[in-house]
Amino acid sequence: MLGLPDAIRAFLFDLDGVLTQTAKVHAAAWKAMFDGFLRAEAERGGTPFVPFDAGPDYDRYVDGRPRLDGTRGFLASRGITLPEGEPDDPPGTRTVQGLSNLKNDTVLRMIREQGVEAYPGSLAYVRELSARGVPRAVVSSSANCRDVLHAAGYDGLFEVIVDGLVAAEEHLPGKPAPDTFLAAARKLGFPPEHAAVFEDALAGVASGHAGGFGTVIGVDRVGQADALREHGADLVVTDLADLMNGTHAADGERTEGGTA
Ligand SMILES: O=P(O)(O)OC[C@H]1O[C@@H](O)[C@H](O)[C@@H](O)[C@@H]1O
Repeated sequence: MLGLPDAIRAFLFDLDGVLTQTAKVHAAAWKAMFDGFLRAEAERGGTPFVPFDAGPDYDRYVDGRPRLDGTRGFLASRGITLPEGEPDDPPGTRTVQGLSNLKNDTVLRMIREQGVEAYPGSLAYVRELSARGVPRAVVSSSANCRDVLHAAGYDGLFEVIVDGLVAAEEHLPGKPAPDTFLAAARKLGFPPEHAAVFEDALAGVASGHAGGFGTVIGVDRVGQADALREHGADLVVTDLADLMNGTHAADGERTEGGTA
């Protein structure tokens, strides 16, 4: 169905970078926050400032993961451990929570200023599934998922949403653990082998692979097709339109892109 094996009965979509053009906004907000922090740390310690790279650092340590895990993961890659702090730490406090709050303020401001765009191929694909009555869910680490779906014009197109808020309520470990995708498949009433996972993040395809899903589609927006396959994608496309018109010969090719 729609370019996928017949066994697939349910469709599970990541949000940022798959449905909406917001992965690059998140990457820019993470860079702004981390660079401010790293510059201040360099001044404190008299050491050189090495900026956050919105390409490899974002893809490896942050993309697809829950916010606090992203903060902790990147800091660990630089050998930095900070106190956890409290959820209401003022943005920019030298704690995991304080830095995460600053990043969230920054991404929300950028989203307000720039707006949110759907990927047209994704919107068309989801609308087609909806017209055919095929079960669909969004599975996102983002706590801002519902607002972003609304702003991008996806209202009413998903029966199930498992986002960062649901994961916290239900104590589900975030991507790359498979639990959020498994919860969405369960809520739709399908075992993982009858569900497809659509992901642009390395942590996300790893999550789909670990969950034993029927197929994991890597959506390559930034020229990381090989890395998506290495982390568990069964098939790589550059856009969901490739699946609708049967041109996923795009699989195997690399497109050079910026950061997303
Ligand atoms: O900070 P939020 O909106 O809760 O999102 C958490 C994460 O959600 C993921 O979808 C993004 O890929 C990450 O960049 C982001 O950090």
